[in-house]
Amino acid sequence: MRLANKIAIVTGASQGIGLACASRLVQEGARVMLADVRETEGHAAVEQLGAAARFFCADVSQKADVDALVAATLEAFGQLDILVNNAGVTHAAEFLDLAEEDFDRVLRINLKSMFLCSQAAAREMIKRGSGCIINMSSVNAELAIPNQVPYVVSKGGVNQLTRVAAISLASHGVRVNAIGPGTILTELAKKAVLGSPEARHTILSRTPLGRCGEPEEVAAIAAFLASDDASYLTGQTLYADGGRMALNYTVPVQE
Ligand SMILES: NC(=O)C1=CN([C@@H]2O[C@H](COP(=O)(O)OP(=O)(O)OC[C@H]3O[C@@H](n4cnc5c(N)ncnc54)[C@H](OP(=O)(O)O)[C@@H]3O)[C@@H](O)[C@H]2O)C=CC1
Ligand SMILES: C[C@H](O)[C@@H]1OC(=O)[C@H](O)[C@@H]1O
Repeated sequence: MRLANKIAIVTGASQGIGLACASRLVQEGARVMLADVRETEGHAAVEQLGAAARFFCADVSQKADVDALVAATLEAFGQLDILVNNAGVTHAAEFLDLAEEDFDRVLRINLKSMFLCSQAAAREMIKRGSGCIINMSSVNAELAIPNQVPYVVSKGGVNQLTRVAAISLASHGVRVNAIGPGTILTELAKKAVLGSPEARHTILSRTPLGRCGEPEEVAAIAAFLASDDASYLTGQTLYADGGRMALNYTVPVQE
């Protein structure tokens, strides 16, 4: 119970990695406010997690929603110790075909939301002299995919946002780190890549552990980063990728 008496916000928490993170934080003793644009799924998630969880329907790319989310969390739980910036989307289009509005939407949701949530949360955390922010980045912060232009750009920005927030907030006792997952078995990955046998083969050929990851494996790292076991870690991106970032050749694929 490394997180007993801690209060967390997890964004994009109605499914996938976010729901796994919320579940693991609850298992470790935290009480959690789940935020998502999906209201039905959000309430279902809270049903699943029990009394330690609440749901607030919010588009975290909008400052008004973010401010209301933090206010609702303080009203419900009285404090804020942990923020997991997890909400994210992708949009597939070739570079020359990508529309400005699609570029803007992905950057707004994947990057600007993390700035807005981090700023609002940090203002509460510094009142207590401590806190922890965890940003969900990706191997694609460093590995570019031709038809995922705004996604790749946004994740590169997440790594730098993590660093600049870490050095800005360190004197207030707030740590900021990121997790860079490889391909994880969720709806986003199924839509973006796992529906294509060729893409799946390519991914596995570049993954030494030979498999995609599970949301719970990412959540375990989030719980570590949120805990005092990570007390001397800030400004870092930890790649939970089956070895993908360590690799510079392909590996045989076990079909
Ligand atoms: N799955 C993977 O392979 C990897 C995922 N990641 C990152 O992990 C994070 C979670 O991904 P994953 O669990 O796969 O994705 P999912 O699509 O399964 O879950 C993301 C959730 O966030 C919601 N959401 C989208 N936009 C907003 C918003 N503006 N405000 C609040 N909630 C929103 C989504 O709703 P809706 O479905 O309506 O959009 C969805 O419910 C993302 O940041 C992603 O980039 C990183 C590396 C690998
Ligand atoms: C959109 C990607 O294909 C998906 O999300 C990631 O960050 C991983 O690279 C997954 O494959």
